[in-house]
Amino acid sequence: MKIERLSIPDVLLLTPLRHADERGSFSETFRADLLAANGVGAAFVQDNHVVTNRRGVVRGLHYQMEPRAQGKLVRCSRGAILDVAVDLRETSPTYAKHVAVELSEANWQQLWVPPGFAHGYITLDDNCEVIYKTTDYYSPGHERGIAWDDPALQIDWGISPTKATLSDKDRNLPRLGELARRSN
Ligand SMILES: Cc1cn([C@H]2C[C@H](O)[C@@H](COP(=O)(O)OP(=O)(O)O[C@H]3O[C@@H](C)C(=O)[C@@H](O)[C@H]3O)O2)c(=O)[nH]c1=O
Repeated sequence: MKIERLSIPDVLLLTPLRHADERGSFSETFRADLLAANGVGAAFVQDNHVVTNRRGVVRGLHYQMEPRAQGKLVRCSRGAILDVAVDLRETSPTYAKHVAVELSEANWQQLWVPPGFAHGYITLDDNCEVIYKTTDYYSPGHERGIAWDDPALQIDWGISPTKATLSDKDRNLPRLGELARRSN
């Protein structure tokens, strides 16, 4: 498995090896030891499998507050997504910056989104399946979000805001600036 640091160095891109033969392929998709060697020691406690029917659906940007912050190891097992991680760690030199990576059935890559980041994605195909592991359990009381199209974040989702499909919850999320003002 190849593991690379991205422009925000705590965000990792993982490319598992695929051993192909006449039957198909075999791949190790999760190795605790290789993640630990790259500074990710947290244990994973929950797996999620998400099906999205249509392209152009945005889920995010989501995070859970401390003490229930989640790290996420994300992959796309069917179709393709643009996966986005936004640094919300207030003392970080890359605060409010983001990483955006295409994860797909074809490239077989995974993104490690550390705790302290907001996470979201847009489906680039119909019938996408996303599978991710998390380092803490779902806790609705700690769930928070930021508007996916907040101009301050400068995320290029590759779609006009009027064409994206979002849940009611995600359509009404605050911008980062509003969050910062609320916590002052
Ligand atoms: C996230 C989550 C949701 N649910 C339930 C709540 C709700 O009834 C239904 C759908 O939830 P949501 O609309 O929040 O699903 P979704 O918009 O896909 O939320 C997810 O988005 C991505 C980007 C993330 O990073 C995740 O952490 C999570 O926030 O599933 C769980 O039971 N367990 C979970 O861990």
